[in-house]
Amino acid sequence: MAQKELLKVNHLKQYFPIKGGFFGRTVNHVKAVDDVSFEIYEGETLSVVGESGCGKSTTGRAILRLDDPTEGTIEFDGEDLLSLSKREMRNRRKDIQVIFQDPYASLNPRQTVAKILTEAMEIQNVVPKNKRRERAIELLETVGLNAEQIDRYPHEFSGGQRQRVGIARALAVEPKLIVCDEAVSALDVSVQAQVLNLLKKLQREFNLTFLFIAHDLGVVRHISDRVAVMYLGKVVEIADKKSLFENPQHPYTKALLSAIPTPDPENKKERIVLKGDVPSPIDPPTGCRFHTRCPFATDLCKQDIPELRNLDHMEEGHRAACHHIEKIVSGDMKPNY
Ligand SMILES: Nc1ncnc2c1ncn2[C@@H]1O[C@H](COP(=O)(O)OP(=O)(O)OP(=O)(O)O)[C@@H](O)[C@H]1O
Repeated sequence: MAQKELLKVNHLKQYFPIKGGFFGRTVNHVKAVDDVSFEIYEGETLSVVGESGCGKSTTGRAILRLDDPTEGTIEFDGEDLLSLSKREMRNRRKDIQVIFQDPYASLNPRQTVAKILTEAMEIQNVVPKNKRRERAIELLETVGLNAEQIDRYPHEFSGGQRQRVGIARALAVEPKLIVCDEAVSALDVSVQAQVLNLLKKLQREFNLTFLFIAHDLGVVRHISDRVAVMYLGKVVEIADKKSLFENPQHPYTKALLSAIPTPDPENKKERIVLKGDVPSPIDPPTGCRFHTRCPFATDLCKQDIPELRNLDHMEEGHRAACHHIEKIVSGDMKPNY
């Protein structure tokens, strides 16, 4: 059966104006997201990974309509989100929830968990008033906490438990899509694994769809169905998890993968250390944006974005590949790192 497309992001651009000069005019733009397209199917997890500042959170914020994008369209369940009024979007927010990196900052410290959860239900009017506390207890149990913790405040929980409260709050309104913005990045590795397992369990139970934003490919390995790799405002490669981890096409993806530590000393990977810093998104490099740091770049890359190549076994558009990799694999070119 064909999968249903729940979210479709098309040619999304988010340019933030930089004001300057005597009259506070716009003198330039931060091209935080620069022509990004992808889709997410119902029940799947698409991860978006890339270094700090590459535009992951800006993409997530645009989907949540926390910012209005400069250009592009965002279709959710067949509806153009960007054409909705603020009021219509408030109603739609029931279907699209978010879990942030720092639950402590996103949970009101003066509210008990009961208040946090029942308030979410009240805003979206999802559960009858007299049933909300009971539902809040159910939700706590669903996320691995217990009923006795319902009247506690956020500071009385550990980091991992607080993130579970954040997850319960997102679930309270019965969403279809959850944007997880660095949702486990601040947690210890063992707690990270528990929260990731919980998210997977909840996905199966409630047929949830996740857009999972993270800076580290290692973290997304277990949770993703597909992975989009972003660099300087662009998606450089998008592929199903297996192909991306086993057969990365873009040099940037290769570099990110080489940075994941392997526990097996016999099976050490060659670490690709990228030279230089990420260029400024105000004035990104011409051609392929990665060429200033790419171990495989040639003069051509200063003019040209590497052609997109569709692999036989993938649907059209699902895989963007740097054509240089093909040449390197075939021995026609040598990397210069
Ligand atoms: N409101 C804003 N005004 C101006 N520039 C912004 C704004 N929000 C983000 N940016 C810039 O846009 C770029 C992308 O930021 P974004 O937060 O999306 O990156 P990110 O990949 O999520 O990184 P991080 O994980 O560090 O948040 C950065 O250069 C950032 O400084």
